Amino acid sequence: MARKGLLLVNLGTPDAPETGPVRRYLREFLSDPRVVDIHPVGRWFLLNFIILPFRSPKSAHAYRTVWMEQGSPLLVHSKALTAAVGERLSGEYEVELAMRYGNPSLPDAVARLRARGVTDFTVLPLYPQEAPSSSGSSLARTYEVLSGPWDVPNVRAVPAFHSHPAFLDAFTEVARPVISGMRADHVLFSFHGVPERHIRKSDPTGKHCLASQGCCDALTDANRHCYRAQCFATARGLASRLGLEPEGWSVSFQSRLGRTPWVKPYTDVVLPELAARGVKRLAVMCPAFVADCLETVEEVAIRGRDQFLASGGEDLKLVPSLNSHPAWVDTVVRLVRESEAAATSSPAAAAAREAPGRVG
Ligand SMILES: C=CC1=C(C)c2cc3[nH]c(cc4nc(cc5[nH]c(cc1n2)c(C)c5CCC(=O)O)C(CCC(=O)O)=C4C)c(C)c3C=C
Ligand SMILES: [Fe+2]
Ligand SMILES: [Fe+2]
Repeated sequence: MARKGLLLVNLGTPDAPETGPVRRYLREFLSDPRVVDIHPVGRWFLLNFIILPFRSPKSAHAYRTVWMEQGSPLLVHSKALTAAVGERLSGEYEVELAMRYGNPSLPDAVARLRARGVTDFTVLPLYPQEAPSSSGSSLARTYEVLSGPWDVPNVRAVPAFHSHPAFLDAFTEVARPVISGMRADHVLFSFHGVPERHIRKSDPTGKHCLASQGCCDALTDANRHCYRAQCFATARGLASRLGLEPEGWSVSFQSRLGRTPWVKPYTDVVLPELAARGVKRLAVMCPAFVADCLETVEEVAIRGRDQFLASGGEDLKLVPSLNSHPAWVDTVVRLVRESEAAATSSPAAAAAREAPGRVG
């Protein structure tokens, strides 16, 4: 009987908050052509002469402000989630965490599952919305690793869960006490940004995304796989569950890198604008992240807060991420079971079950 394995894949983080380890992590991350999609020679120059020398010490300093006793927040929370999901799926799935960049590496995690006899893999990229630079790259690398040996295993990927009711309910459960506790007068949904070029390149019609003001206002056949449209879909789902009035919430995009245009509006532009509009108590949710990390704790809860207060705001609170909240653990288990049910109920799976055993 096939043994089933579940790979939870997140982005990755440095091994230590020091310039050397951060430089190694950034080199692997930003050498990925799905992240920095320019000519390889240009990427090499940009990386070695601009990004790595200047960004590594700066980012190392930022990491030091959020580092936990047990390590980087992204890793600590992802490990806790993996342990909780592993317990819930014990006897059904062998569960491992892998990082697209850094450790635990994808090859090591796959090797550990194979050593336990796993021949049937489910991959769950831990990003609610799909982007070529996050889930796209994670899946591509997972397929590459899994297809290395001659006996290529069965692989199933859990689709993006940006509008899944269980994901939205779990984030709502985490957010509600924070929003009411601080009596927030506005909720900002701040998503990780991507270059606009990536949005255009992943538009199969070549003419929908970013072509008009309201192109992400609803998910349609034309933009179903558009990262920005999926972010807006998540924000609408959360705002409606939280009972927010239309003027009581907005969307922005953070963490941009480089000089090319990224998806707008930018979080560091929106924060002072909200303060100028009279918003005093701001709750910020970062629903592109399922674990707290540098981008939520340092960029939003520390730097974003300073910026908002300096612009006239009175309070800014980051809604914690899902981390290993029980409702999120339930959601992950549900996503895995639903993906298995969808696969095993397909006509192809039924035919495979009924086919006579292989000879030879
Ligand atoms: C949520 C999904 C993510 C997308 C999409 C994404 C795209 C993307 N990111 C960069 C550059 C950087 N991102 C960095 C950190 C980082 N990014 C994500 C997630 C997505 N990135 C996470 C979860 C993290 C946090 C990692 C952690 O250790 O806590 C960084 C490193 C930190 C820094 O120096 O600021 C960079 C750089 C690009 C260029 C990009 C799309 C093209
Ligand atoms: Fe990023
Ligand atoms: Fe789009």
